[in-house]
Amino acid sequence: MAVVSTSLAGAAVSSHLTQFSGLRKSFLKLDNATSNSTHSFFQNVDSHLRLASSNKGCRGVVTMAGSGKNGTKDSISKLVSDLNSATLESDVDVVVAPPFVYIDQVKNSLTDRIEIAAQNCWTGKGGAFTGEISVEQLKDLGCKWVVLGHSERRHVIGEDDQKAAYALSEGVGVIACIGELLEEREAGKTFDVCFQQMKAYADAVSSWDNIVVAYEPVWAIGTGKVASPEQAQEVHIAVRDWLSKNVSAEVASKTRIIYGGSVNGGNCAELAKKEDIDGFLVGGASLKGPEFATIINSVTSKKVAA
Ligand SMILES: O=C(CO)COP(=O)(O)O
Repeated sequence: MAVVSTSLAGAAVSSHLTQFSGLRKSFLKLDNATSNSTHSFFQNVDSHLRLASSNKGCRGVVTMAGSGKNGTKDSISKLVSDLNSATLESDVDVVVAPPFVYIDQVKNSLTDRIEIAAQNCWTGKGGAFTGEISVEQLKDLGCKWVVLGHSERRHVIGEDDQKAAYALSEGVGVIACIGELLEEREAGKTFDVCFQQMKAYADAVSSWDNIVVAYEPVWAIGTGKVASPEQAQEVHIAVRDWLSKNVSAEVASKTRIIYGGSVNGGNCAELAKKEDIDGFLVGGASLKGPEFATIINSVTSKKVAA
């Protein structure tokens, strides 16, 4: 799910897409049953093993509802209505992340097929803090996920990544955002920045079972400048490799890594074809009903494998 501040965060989450990408693609190959090379055979076996061991056997999409920052009761009602009437591929996990004040509205009107995320939470244990929303309150509202580390909270509000462990300990999944600023990319520091942000999560959590990593290059968020499929894939595979070296090969294989930043109905298909892009975190395009459904359905294993 993509998480956002003001509007619904409509998130379609592809869970554990890494594995999922491979998984989805492998499924197609196996289903076609036409490959006769030993190489293809073992690729398929590997993919199936990864799928079987993944935390969730599907890809995911997260939406900061209605472009999280600008949602209103009306725009969120439209998003909910569009999603309720859309035909969504069954192998794509979809999560919507509305602003706090609209969570109840969404929870009470959105189909149960889609889960709800919050765009932030209070980090402290033991309940509420004046003016903040606790993990316990999110659970009370029916939130299954929370978006943490969004670039706007990092760079505008100055937050760090320390909330993840507590949310996870309370059974709330974390959409863990990472991503570099434009000046960091131009200085050749993209990997350093992303790895540092990954390390902060890794140092704080004891399990990656309920985490989806969202790579969002800050320069691509809400700008219309989407990362090319090659640029995104380069970071996604590097992050997966980082997980393999610093956490475990199993976690690297199972963890879904979704991309966020100016994803729309026109660019989602090419991005979704990349092996390590397991889904999307979507802002603005989630307000455009049919287009958001196109984005969600673009990560199905069927299309990715086609
Ligand atoms: O992160 C995002 C929203 O918070 C992505 O937004 P856009 O899809 O509008 O770029």
